[in-house]
Amino acid sequence: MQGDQLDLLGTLDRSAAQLDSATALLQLLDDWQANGWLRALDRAFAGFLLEQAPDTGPAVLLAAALVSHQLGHGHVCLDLATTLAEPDFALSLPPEGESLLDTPLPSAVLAGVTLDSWRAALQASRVVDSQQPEQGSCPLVLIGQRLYLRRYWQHERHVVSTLHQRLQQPLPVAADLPARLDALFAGSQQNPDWQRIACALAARGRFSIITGGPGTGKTTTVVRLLALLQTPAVEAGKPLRIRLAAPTGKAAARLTESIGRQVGALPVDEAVRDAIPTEVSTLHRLLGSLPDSRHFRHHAGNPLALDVLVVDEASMIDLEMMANVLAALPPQARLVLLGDKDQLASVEAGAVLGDLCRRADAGCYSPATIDRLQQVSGQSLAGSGLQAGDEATHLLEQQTAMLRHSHRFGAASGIGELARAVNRCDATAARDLLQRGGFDDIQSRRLNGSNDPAFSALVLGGEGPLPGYGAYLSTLKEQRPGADVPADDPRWEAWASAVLSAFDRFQLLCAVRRGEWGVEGINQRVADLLTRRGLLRADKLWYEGRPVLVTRNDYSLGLMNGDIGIALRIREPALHAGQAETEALRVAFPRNDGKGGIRFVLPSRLPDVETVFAMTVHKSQGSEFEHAVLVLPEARNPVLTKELVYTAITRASQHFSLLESRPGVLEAAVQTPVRRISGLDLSAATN
Ligand SMILES: Nc1ncnc2c1ncn2[C@@H]1O[C@H](COP(=O)(O)OP(=O)(O)OP(=O)(O)O)[C@@H](O)[C@H]1O
Repeated sequence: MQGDQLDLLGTLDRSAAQLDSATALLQLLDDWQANGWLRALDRAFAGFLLEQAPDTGPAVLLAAALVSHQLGHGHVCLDLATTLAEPDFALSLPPEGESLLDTPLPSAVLAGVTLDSWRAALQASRVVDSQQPEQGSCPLVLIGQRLYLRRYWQHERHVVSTLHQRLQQPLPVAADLPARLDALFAGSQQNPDWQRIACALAARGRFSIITGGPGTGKTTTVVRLLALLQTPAVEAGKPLRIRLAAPTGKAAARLTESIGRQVGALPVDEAVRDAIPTEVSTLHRLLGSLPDSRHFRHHAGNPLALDVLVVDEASMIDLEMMANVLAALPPQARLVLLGDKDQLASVEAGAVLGDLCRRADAGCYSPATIDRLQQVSGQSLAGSGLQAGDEATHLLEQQTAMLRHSHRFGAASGIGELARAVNRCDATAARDLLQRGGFDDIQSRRLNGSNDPAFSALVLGGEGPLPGYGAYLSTLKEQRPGADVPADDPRWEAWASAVLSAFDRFQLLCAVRRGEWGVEGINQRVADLLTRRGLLRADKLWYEGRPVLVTRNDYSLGLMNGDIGIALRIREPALHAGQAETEALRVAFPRNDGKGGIRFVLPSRLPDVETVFAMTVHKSQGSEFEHAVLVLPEARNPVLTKELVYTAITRASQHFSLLESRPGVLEAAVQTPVRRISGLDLSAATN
């Protein structure tokens, strides 16, 4: 260890023996890893740094392991001050109720460390760049009190600087924009009509955000925006090249369907309608993923050939993907992000949409923006309750529109009211809505142990109009083509499509994977229940009716992480002429092509799938179910946040049920907003 580092460590409290030497610290990291509190990757990173620079001190190694661990929690960096304020949040400690082993916690290890002493140790280290990091190549970068892995700091910097450039160069708008807006919003009764304001705002931006809760009309708005942009381009004989994308296959399929409907209803010339695409691809496909690589075919040196890119479900975009999209976008092209800022972020590091929409509720429009919006949209923003802003500090906000009126979940909708209460962190109001019983689209049940009959009843369905898993199993049984239907008959695909649609009507959503009320426990219990009822024979790994979730992109099969398939026994064509056709178990997946096509895959070709009677709320993003059921675990857990509960509620299109095994867990979750740690703040960049 170098002398200067020894001096600096002298300022750290000597009582934390783990900070005495690198060896003691690595031993502590080993113990944390053995307890499951730290990932092997995080421990390995600290070991790697020590190999590269043997004089690296323990305070730096500890910070390195924690910054790596933060990535696994979706944070792009480690905020030193926040970590010192609540050190135990920096590890994956077991949920409340489970006993902690006899290993020192970060709170004990960091007890004598101050922000200044920790920063000084990092600044003095050979593996940390803290001065002019753009000219360095160290694996860690320290910016103020935020410590990054270099790659994530580069992504964040790239996103901030590219967005900044785009925001500073608005595009000219046609003089007849107000008239075109009048024509598109002729039937609007709203005042102000936030959709119209969003169109006026996005029409001039190289980068714009349209955010809003479920059913606020994000798709409706963007389709009108595309008509607004495409009409003059078609009239000039130079149609814009428009592409639509979403982070997952499921979200892309859902948008393909709703865009198709909305484009068909646009009050514009057929030539304009024809020039608005309805097919939505995944971001991975749009950028051209390269197998076994983090890189894409399209990048700054080979940009995408397009003029307008719309990305829906943008809350699922992580920082690295955002950096990749921006790199591949030609400078003149427009980028429009659509999404619900209040949803859970991606499991990958970075909550891009949430970070960019920090001030979306407040508005923060400058007087010039308000003037322009009022003139162009013909709408008054007086009395709309927005906070005033200025272009120097709130550059991004001038291109951010928030839709504030739900056309699907109004005041008469329990789902809408409940989602709004949860979003405000108002646990009392949320409980009241669930208990009062005034809405027939929401309900909650207390479960008495894992064999509670209320759980079985809900899972089987048929309680009143609510679908459960009985629905897809009866479709499977009753609509199966007859034994004489040949393998190439379209009735097999139609049947598989009907089974998949029926399965999509109901979904159990869990907050956690482990435990009695986690994904794994529930999957097993539901399979047992359906088997006992004679609806399934889940006696082997693969059985007819097994629903599976793809957990990893497989480009050779054309399957994406998040796709859902169901194992079905279908007719197989004979291998040789003259032989009889056989029956075989195949997994049916929707082709997500908007036309209901199905692909059948051999089960043995699917190593990365799991049973999906229950899925985590994270995995359910981008999907919608007629009846969504959130099952809360019996113990409090750091993953239980208001964003998680809000995301689960807003997956339900017609009915939401809450299952609780212990009082207070819902309230604690609703009162815990996600803490986002990142430096993705454009107002800071402009200062
Ligand atoms: N201005 C409007 N007037 C009347 N109905 C509308 C309006 N805007 C949207 N809707 C209707 O509200 C529903 C939801 O609209 P849309 O799908 O555009 O919302 P979204 O925000 O994209 O929804 P999601 O939550 O599914 O992402 C649709 O049925 C749509 O036709």
